[in-house]
Amino acid sequence: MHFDVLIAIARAHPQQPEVLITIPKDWSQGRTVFGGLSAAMLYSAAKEYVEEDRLLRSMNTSFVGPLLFDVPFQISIEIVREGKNVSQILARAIQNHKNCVLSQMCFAKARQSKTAVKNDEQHAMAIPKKANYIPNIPKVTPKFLRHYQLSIDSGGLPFTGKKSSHYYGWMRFKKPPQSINEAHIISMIDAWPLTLIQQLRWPAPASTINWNLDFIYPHRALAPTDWFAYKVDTRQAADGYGHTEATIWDIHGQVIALSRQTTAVFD
Ligand SMILES: CCCCCCCCCCCCCCCC(=O)SCCNC(=O)CCNC(=O)[C@H](O)C(C)(C)COP(=O)(O)OP(=O)(O)OC[C@H]1O[C@@H](n2cnc3c(N)ncnc32)[C@H](O)[C@@H]1OP(=O)(O)O
Repeated sequence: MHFDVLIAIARAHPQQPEVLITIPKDWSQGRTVFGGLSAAMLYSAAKEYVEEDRLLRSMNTSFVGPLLFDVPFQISIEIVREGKNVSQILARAIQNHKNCVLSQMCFAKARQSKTAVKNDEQHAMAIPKKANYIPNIPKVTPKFLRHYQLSIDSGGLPFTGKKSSHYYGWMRFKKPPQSINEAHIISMIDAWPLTLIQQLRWPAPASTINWNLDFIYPHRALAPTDWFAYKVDTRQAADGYGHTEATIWDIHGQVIALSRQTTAVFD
């Protein structure tokens, strides 16, 4: 099932707030639905409750517990506060009466301001000519990954016992979507392997637990076939938990998003 079909279901939330949604196995990551998809669906449902010119500035997502594939769940939306410029929305994915994914989102409209700070952060990666993809190994490579193309420029393949703990590279959808919006970018960012699993020598479960994602505006129009550059570094890891920071650029080299994750490995 294409990403856009699932996003369309989420976007119909105001018309059918009670609707039960079932995600098929081809979107699984281990025992759960791929977190990038569940977060993107929560965003897509929430966006329908705010005015068009209120853009997603910040999203704080907690993957509280496994959201199971092939099992129906519901999206719940709470408008926590709506001011003249800023709307705060809490979205939840609820399955079998349990909270599985929570996302607190800040949508806000552009205003006149005398303040400005440019982000001129650059990367030095060339757009992939011959992409270096993660191999598809049955029972090891998560099924959802077949929907994306991740080309690794630097950083070790998962489970290859490396000392490094970063990934630098490019990402895009394998089958280009109709158009690209924040939902697509949310999902692509979470599609990268967790930075720590390249240090393992053997497959082990790993999960994103908490995720803070900021979008930066204004940015240029994005095309469905565009590559997006991604650089993530691990700031610290110990005791089975890692803390990462990432930057995301459009194809023109403009920063469009900043991402921080708390992750867990169960090795
Ligand atoms: C050479 C080439 C190779 C190629 C190879 C490519 C690899 C390419 C990787 C791409 C990777 C993308 C990365 C996407 C990132 C997300 O999309 S992750 C999905 C979104 N996140 C989630 O669903 C997390 C949801 N949250 C939770 O499940 C819980 O909060 C936590 C994090 C597990 C909490 O920990 P806890 O309190 O210990 O939880 P509890 O329920 O007691 O469960 C612990 C058990 O869960 C297991 N577990 C944890 N995570 C998982 C999991 N994802 N699946 C199955 N079991 C899990 C643990 O191992 C532990 O097992 P046991 O010790 O019981 O046997």
